[in-house]
Amino acid sequence: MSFAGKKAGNGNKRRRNSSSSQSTGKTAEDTWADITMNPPPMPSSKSPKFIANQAEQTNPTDRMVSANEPTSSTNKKKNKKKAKRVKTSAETPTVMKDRERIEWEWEWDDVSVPTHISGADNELGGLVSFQEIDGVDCMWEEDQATGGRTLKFFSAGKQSNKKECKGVVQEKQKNKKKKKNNAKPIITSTLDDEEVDEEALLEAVDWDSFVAVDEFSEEKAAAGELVSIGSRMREMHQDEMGSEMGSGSENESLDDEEYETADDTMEMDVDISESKDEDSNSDSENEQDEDGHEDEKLDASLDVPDPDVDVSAWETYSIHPLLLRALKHLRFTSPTEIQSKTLYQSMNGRDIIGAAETGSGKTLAFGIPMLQHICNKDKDLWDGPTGLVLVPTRELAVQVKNHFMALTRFMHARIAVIVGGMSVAKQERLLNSNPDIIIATPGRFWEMVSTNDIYLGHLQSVKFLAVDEADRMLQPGNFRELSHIFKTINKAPLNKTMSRRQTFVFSATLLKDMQLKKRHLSEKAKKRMKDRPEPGSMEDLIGRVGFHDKTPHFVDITSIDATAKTLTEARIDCVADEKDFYLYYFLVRYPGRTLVFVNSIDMIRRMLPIMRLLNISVFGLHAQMEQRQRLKNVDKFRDTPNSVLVASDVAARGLDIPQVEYVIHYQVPRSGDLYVHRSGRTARAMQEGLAIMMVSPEERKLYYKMCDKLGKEIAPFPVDLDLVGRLNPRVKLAREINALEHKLNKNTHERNWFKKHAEEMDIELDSDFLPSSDDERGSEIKHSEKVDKMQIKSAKARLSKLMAQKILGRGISSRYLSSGVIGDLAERLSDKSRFNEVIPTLPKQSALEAVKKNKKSH
Ligand SMILES: Nc1ncnc2c1ncn2[C@@H]1O[C@H](COP(=O)(O)OP(=O)(O)OP(=O)(O)O)[C@@H](O)[C@H]1O
Repeated sequence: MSFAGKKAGNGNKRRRNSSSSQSTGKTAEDTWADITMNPPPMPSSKSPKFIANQAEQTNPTDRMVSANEPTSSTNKKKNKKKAKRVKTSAETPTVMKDRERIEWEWEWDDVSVPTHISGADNELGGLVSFQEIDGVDCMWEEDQATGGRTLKFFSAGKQSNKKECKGVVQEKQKNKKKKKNNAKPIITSTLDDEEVDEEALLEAVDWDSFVAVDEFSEEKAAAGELVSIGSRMREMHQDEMGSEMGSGSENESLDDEEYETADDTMEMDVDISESKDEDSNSDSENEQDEDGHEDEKLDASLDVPDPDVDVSAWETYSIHPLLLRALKHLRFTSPTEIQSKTLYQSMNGRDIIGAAETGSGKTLAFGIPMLQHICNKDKDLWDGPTGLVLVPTRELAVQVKNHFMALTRFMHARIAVIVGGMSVAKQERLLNSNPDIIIATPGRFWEMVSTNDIYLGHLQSVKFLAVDEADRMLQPGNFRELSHIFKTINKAPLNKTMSRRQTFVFSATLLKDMQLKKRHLSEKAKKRMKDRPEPGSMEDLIGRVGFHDKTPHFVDITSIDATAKTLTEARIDCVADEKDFYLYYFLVRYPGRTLVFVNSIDMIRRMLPIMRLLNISVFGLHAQMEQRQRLKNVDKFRDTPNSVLVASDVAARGLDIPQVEYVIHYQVPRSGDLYVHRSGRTARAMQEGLAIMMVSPEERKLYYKMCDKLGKEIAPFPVDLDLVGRLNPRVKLAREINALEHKLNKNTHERNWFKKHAEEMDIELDSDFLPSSDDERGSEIKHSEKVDKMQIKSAKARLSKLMAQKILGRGISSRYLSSGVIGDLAERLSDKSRFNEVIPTLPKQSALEAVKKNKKSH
């Protein structure tokens, strides 16, 4: 049987079964790829195409653009991982059998794809994706005959599969023309394991060309829009090599999982709690000695906490040694204020209502008592989930899970995350796997629990209930389900082993809200409120949650303005249309991990392409994004130094990203609470941070109202207007390009829309709607599009020229490096560690320093 690929669009569509198209040899006109295989006879319904598709459907995350594949040693591990996943996924026995047949029974012949054949280069993404089939490998080789490069597929027969190919398959999508003419294989392959020099291999890989697979598109590649994830992959690969040399297979699965986060963060974020638990479960089971002393054994596989880290400050709370050890490992030397003010009481069974500013460590304040209970209980006895944590958003659920996971490093606890937007079947599996802690959003959790008596039973045996970000739970989308959950949980006859359930309610603005509300009420209303709280209010929530303590331990450590003490605030006054200029100035002058908040999704869509044109590593986050993409973007933002996340208020609350240096309110937030929560994404965990608000004349009213509510005015941020002016042309040009591209895309989109719907309705459209290239209007449109494209091209050329120029102060020229006002200009131009990369006349400085310096000088 043979496959003959024709020139076609998308990689996956490209595969053709040769029963309909015969391979005709390597002629440039009609065939660019010819792959021959000699499978044993099988019925037509089990054609390779059928099986490949089945496999893809079973596990869509396995799809890879193989041009970006790392080394085949990584492939080997990926394949192992794949195989592992295949077993756990709901794959039918037939498909598994077919997969095995592909891997083991078929004899794969090598094939060549000379890249000089027109179109072959473009199409290789699809071809290379044959690597999706386990055991099939491919690599580039110099083609003496054609002078181009050849893609070689390696046979994956039973014998050769044992000697996995160690060649590196990787392809740089940029510079296509260059590649076509004189491209060379990056690394030649060998089938002999011993001959492979792993280190040389690592050196030779052009990591910067690796891009996140699901973001890959030809258009993006051509426009240089693909964001490299190379540095991250390099690190992973280095780790992987290190672990291979070290402890070997034990670390393998971990590396694989980490490797996967580059492509598949969301799956990881939610699945890992399951899989890691399973792993750790089986690990700890294996490692337990007869007396059940697992901790000594854990030492062997997990890194030992630094002995110099002193965690004696935690000892007063009688924290279990395994948790103490995790705290030591995390280098949390002492409790934060909210932790120290609640832990003594919570460890002694008290209910807690706590309010502390964002980033103050509330999660551990309720997490430690829950995990302490798990440490102390009989491990063989599962009598329902120990803890239920209710959170308002999916992102927060994943984040709380991460905090819990970090703390369970040296113990065994199963943590299930139950949130909307994920597969119900998967979440059912998690609920069925006897979780110790459930972290859930009220909507999805209630949906699952209310229709299943077993889960209802589990709910009623929960021993710890925590409501995090309680103020946000008051929103209509959450409150109803939350009330149902409270009602059900409180119906329960309490578990025999527990005298009573413990409840925690935490928020950043909880008490402030209550106080403010009370302040604005009349005396009569206040009295009425005392007897019967306003439906859907915080008092209502607290009333329904079902505390067992008559007077829960009440802690409010929020400052008057509710922002962290380590937060510095500033504002920039400018007209709305100039905000882009000031933002770009800020990002260039003070590079750092920056979270930019805007008030609408449209604004995010407008800003992202402009910032990308200006070479800023920028990601977006908003509610209309798929959940998977949202988590992925947060992950990329977290991992890319000096990157920017442009977000709507979906990210304002609860999102814990370490080392966010700056928060910029591009538009004045609609409420004081939102300002507090947005700003709380920086200055977390006692670190310093800066929040800057951009205020246009139209927003001044809102700004003053907000200041009034927060009881403070915000000082101006020092801006160098001369530099703003010098950077403006870049921003203007980027906006111009963006507008042209938008227009072009819009027209094409509209035409395609009409065309698609006309075809669906089987009607012929008037040429006004769908002009053809034959008529006058059609050719006019074509012409105008051509002009637009040329304009875009020319503007892009001008922009890249501008971007290449350094911004120097007035009267300074880089032509005469040693004769200007700045004597060491040459040194400054080359020393990126001390001087600003774009404005080399200025030293590197943090915006926080600039504000402090400005304050001192006034
Ligand atoms: N004792 C501690 N020492 C140092 N860091 C800590 C400590 N406790 C928590 N942290 C870290 O502080 C950060 C903020 O913690 P957490 O997310 O629990 O804050 P939060 O009060 O819940 O914030 P938000 O209201 O924004 O959700 C986390 O990165 C966490 O790991």
